[in-house]
Amino acid sequence: MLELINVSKDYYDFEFELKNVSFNLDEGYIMGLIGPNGSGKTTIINLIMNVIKPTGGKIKIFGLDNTIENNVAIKDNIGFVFDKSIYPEKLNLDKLGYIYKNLYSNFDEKYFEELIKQLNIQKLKKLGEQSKGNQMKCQIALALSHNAKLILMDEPASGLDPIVRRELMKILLEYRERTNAGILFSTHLTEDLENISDYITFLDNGKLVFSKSIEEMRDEYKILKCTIEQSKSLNESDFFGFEKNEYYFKGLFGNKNILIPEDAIVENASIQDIMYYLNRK
Ligand SMILES: Nc1ncnc2c1ncn2[C@@H]1O[C@H](COP(=O)(O)OP(=O)(O)OP(=O)(O)O)[C@@H](O)[C@H]1O
Repeated sequence: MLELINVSKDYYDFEFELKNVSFNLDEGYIMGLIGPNGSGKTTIINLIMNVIKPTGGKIKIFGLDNTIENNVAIKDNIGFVFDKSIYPEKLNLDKLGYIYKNLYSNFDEKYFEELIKQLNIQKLKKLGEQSKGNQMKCQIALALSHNAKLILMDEPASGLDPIVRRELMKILLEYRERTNAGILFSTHLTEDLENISDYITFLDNGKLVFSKSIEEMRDEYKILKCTIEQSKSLNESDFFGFEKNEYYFKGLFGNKNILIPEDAIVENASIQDIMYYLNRK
């Protein structure tokens, strides 16, 4: 449903280039897009949204090339949340709902009203007079209001308190259940992804580190913890990344053939562990 094939973006500012990124997202799956600050997450979402043009490669959405000619057909089926609200501040959700109703072929007024209730937002209050978190909730209600088959969200959970974040994850799961949509969202809040994502796509400095299912990721990455004494039998180059002090050693590895010291602890790596240790290579 969404295919990125060797996508590159050069801003020609010498600092950053998105290089040959390829991954797929099928309908019915949730993918978390993760990576350190400046790794290219927003660039990818902007490329898919056609806000910026790739310098190389191809993006296909619903089997169509992501070109201006196909823009209307594609956008009708995309629900989006940008990291900053793009709507005029003097509008409110009531007016935006009306605009969406006229813009999208599958606007669902009843569900839109339900989301407004569920997210506890005010329909008549101007966006500019709402808190940052509530502005984000407004974007979320709009993104999910028109039965889009692809949902793209750039940091939708930033600025939301932990209770609302949990509610958002529940809403995304319900939305997937109702519509069988594919959902791609970027986040720094990796714990949100542990429970709901099927795939993780990890970027670092414009390069794709991996795009894997959660199961593959859990199989591949493990954490080893042991005392510094026990760690003497380890070969540090077997680890993707590690940290140690005079007492303990903790590292991320993927090679199942390493000799595990007796009494060392081996556990599944969390998404945060993977990001942290791959970044310490
Ligand atoms: N219009 C632009 N012109 C030049 N460079 C840009 C432009 N937009 C983004 N960049 C650069 O591209 C790089 C990637 O930025 P991007 O916003 O895609 O990263 P990100 O992973 O979303 O970061 P964050 O987690 O901080 O939101 C950064 O170095 C940024 O400065």
